[in-house]
Amino acid sequence: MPVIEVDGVAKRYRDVTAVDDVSLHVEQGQIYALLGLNGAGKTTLIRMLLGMIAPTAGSVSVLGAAVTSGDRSAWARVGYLVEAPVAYPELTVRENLHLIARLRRLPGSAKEAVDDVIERLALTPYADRRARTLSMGNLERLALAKALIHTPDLLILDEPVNGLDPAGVVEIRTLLAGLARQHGTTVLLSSHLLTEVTRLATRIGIIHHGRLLGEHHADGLEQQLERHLNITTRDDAKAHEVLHAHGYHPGPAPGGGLHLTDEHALARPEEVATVLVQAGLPPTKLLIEEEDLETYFLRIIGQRIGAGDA
Ligand SMILES: Nc1ncnc2c1ncn2[C@@H]1O[C@H](COP(=O)(O)OP(=O)(O)OP(=O)(O)O)[C@@H](O)[C@H]1O
Repeated sequence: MPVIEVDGVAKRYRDVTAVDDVSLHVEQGQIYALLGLNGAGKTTLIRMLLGMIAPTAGSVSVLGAAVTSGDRSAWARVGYLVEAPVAYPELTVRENLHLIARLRRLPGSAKEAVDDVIERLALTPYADRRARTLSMGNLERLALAKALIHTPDLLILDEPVNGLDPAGVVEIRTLLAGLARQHGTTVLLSSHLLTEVTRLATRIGIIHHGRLLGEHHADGLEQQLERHLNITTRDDAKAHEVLHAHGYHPGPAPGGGLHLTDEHALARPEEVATVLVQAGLPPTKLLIEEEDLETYFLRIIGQRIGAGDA
């Protein structure tokens, strides 16, 4: 049974459709990332998962229980962080965590749970510091510690690496991967940082203008990247004619020169070179290039905009 099941969910405000007919499933132990630009609808979707707002259409279930606004039945097994990290400023890190442990009515020793989460989140040097003196990164860690103190089966995080320095990002990445691997914890997170998400997540859902445009296994994403043959000659206009006459479909390359995406050109670039040499236009550059992830993301989004889907 999926840990999260979202079926045909929409959220409409007066003149804005924040989430538009989204269906997705998240399986146990997955780290699923909702990837989208600002305003894509990630927070709205997450708030519906947590029962904080009710969908206009569709249904959501979490850990096998239907989420209806106000229903907190699956709550004890979910940890979440969806707001900017907040803590009682005059309490220490440890006191803040004890408070949460008491509110959560943790079985067993609260002290043990607090000590354990302090260690896991590398908060030991700050345990007795008042929250108001913490850096943004450590405040974020404290917020994560609060979300994790009851070792939830499902962790939901809205933009978890915002505000962290690169070392903090690596720490969070290691922590989440460890939780998923060692404890089978399922993680759903949102982010607008594509490169970060490909390192962190096992599955990625691309969301744009409230719609889920596609889902990818993080390690399969590379295969979606477009490859092209980039060629420069002394006379690109003439080279264009020659290649066209030989059945290729050259286009202008963004940085100058010609751009070929024909499969046979990519499979046999030496044949393209031969054609050009025989026409008296030896290539001064001939290179197979792969688009980077950011370009891919923008291309996918751009196609939808081009198709009148914006
Ligand atoms: N309560 C609301 N009333 C009206 N419009 C809203 C409301 N909440 C969100 N929206 C709109 O819905 C769209 C999606 O917003 P949402 O916050 O879910 O996006 P997001 O992907 O989380 O972006 P961000 O990272 O900037 O928070 C935006 O156009 C936003 O302005």
